Amino acid sequence: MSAQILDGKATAAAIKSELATRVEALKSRGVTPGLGTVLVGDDVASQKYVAGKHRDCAQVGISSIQRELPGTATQEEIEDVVRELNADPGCTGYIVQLPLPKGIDTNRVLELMDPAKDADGLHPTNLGRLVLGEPAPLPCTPNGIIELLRRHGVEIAGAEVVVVGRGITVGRPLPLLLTRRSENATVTQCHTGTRDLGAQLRRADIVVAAAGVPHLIKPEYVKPGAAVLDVGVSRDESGKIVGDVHPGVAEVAGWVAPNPGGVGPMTRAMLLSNVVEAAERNAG
Ligand SMILES: Nc1nc2c(c(=O)[nH]1)N[C@@H](CN(C=O)c1ccc(C(=O)N[C@@H](CCC(=O)O)C(=O)O)cc1)CN2
Repeated sequence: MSAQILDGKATAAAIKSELATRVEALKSRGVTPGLGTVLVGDDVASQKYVAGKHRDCAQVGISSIQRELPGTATQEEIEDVVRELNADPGCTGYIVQLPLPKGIDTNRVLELMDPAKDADGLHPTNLGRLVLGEPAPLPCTPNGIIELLRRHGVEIAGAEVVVVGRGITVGRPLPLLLTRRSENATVTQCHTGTRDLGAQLRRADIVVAAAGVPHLIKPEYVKPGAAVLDVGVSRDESGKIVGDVHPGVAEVAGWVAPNPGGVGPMTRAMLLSNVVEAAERNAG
């Protein structure tokens, strides 16, 4: 039997419609939320993701501020744009699209952002707040994963979750969210250095694959009925996405988040949600 689908596209559409109502309410109070993006270089995937973020903004009534710099931009030039957005009253929140070109100190750029405008929840202050259990904007992909599971009725509390990956946007922050009392999952973090990945995965009720290794998660690693979410993005020669999860997993799992169409659209919806929440907070 084939797994049920964790439909990120449909779920994100529902969330966007809820957000559009909240944006209308803000506008009736004279507040228009604004999302800024900083895109450096000409990476085609990054250009596509940023364009998608601005399309989403238009759909829900959030205004867009786009800053683009060439791949040759210096650290100082990027930091100047960050300072400019920190000071821009029309910008409720913004993101710096990752990865930045080689040679740029990403952490220095992220640290320069005003944490109150950090729409990605990746500023060290906000990640620290998350560790301390204080309110903070939540990283978009981890938050999107939890929302996707919740809205499909997949039980998180008490679940054994295996996260595969240790990147800044998914692997590192996701266990922080899942082990909060509100989620109450038990999390094992694996990565490409894990000795026996199959042994770890076979215990998991929920698997999140974010290692960026094509088809790393094989059907024989998956417990029957488990929820498996594919966040890995590699590309074949034609530019088509190849995820971390082998297609055969759908025959064993109870739920799968496809890739594309699963977690990606949820990442974008959660970004909008962070901007609307910041605007509501600022409006008092
Ligand atoms: N500043 C950030 N940079 C990056 C993040 C992030 O959360 N903040 N995450 C990824 C890229 N990303 C958002 O920026 C992102 C990736 C994928 C999608 C998405 O909707 N994907 C579609 C497929 C699109 C395609 O065909 O290529 C899907 O999954 O259906 C949205 C956002 C790294 N950088």
